[in-house]
Amino acid sequence: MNSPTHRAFPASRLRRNRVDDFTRRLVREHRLSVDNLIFPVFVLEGEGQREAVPSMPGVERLSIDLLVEQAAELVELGIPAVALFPVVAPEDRSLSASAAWDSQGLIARTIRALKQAHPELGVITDVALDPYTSHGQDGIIDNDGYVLNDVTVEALVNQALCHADAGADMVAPSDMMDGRIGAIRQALEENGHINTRIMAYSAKYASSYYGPFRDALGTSSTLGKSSKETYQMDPGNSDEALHEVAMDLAEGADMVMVKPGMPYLDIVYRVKHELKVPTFVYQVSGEYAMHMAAAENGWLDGDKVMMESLLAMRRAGADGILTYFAVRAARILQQRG
Ligand SMILES: NCC(=O)CCC(=O)O
Ligand SMILES: [Mg+2]
Repeated sequence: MNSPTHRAFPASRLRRNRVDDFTRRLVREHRLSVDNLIFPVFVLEGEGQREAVPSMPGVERLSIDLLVEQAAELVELGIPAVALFPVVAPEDRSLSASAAWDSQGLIARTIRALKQAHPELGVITDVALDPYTSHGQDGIIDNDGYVLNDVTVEALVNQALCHADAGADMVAPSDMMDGRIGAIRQALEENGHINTRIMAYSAKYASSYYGPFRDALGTSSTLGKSSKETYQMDPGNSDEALHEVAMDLAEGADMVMVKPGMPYLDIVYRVKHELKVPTFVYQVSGEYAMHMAAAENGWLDGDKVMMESLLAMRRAGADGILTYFAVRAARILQQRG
């Protein structure tokens, strides 16, 4: 095929294919579908509980009963899956994070309630200790506050098995400990959970875009000024992301993820095009908050920038997107038919 530069004007006028809607639709290279959307949700103890998250306008923490109600709408819209995040009461947080693998704990009960009410809705669980530690780090720390890798991995295995036993379809380790995918995969195999999928947060960066998520979980205050730079990736690195992804695949990940989204679409592109595996991206809380803040000020058209940001992730190569906009985007897609 001739390279595009050989198609000279006026034989080629690229504006011809942009002249009307039907032509633009015919030549459009990338699309967003409801099939690409995963909805992250925050779950609370209690009944009939609904709490707004001030730094994430439109996002609510819900108790299990209200989440099950909302799940009916997700199914109706055709959203494939939810990703669960627990709001853990301060008294249930500890240095050992042992509430993370309580078979009667909040997440185990949420999984069972959702799978019973809506078996067709995929349930993805977060495997990480940060909601459960008294200090908000994603692992068990030594006396200097350093997050211990191998001890933490043992805890993550307990947590992943707890979720799989409760019926989770997919576990998503988001902590960035080395070797956790292999350890979790082996434990799942040994315990008969051969079809439990692992979506690995493989290239998760030590980003400042996670702030509103920590507000939602109530870990902002416990974490304070301490960072996660000893385990999450350095924003300056790109090759290292491919190394992380390759290791997680070798250890048994079924799908991989890059996080955050919009500032890291070069990473999404490289992962998808170099490794050619199911690749996901997380449009994180800070991205959501920026869009909402600008829209609420009338500085941007909220619906339009939302759809554009999600399409950009598809164009970069993401097969799916975890986004707090999932319901709003799905409604727009449904209207378009
Ligand atoms: N493990 C999940 C997250 O850290 C989410 C971050 C965000 O939405 O900002
Ligand atoms: Mg890794």
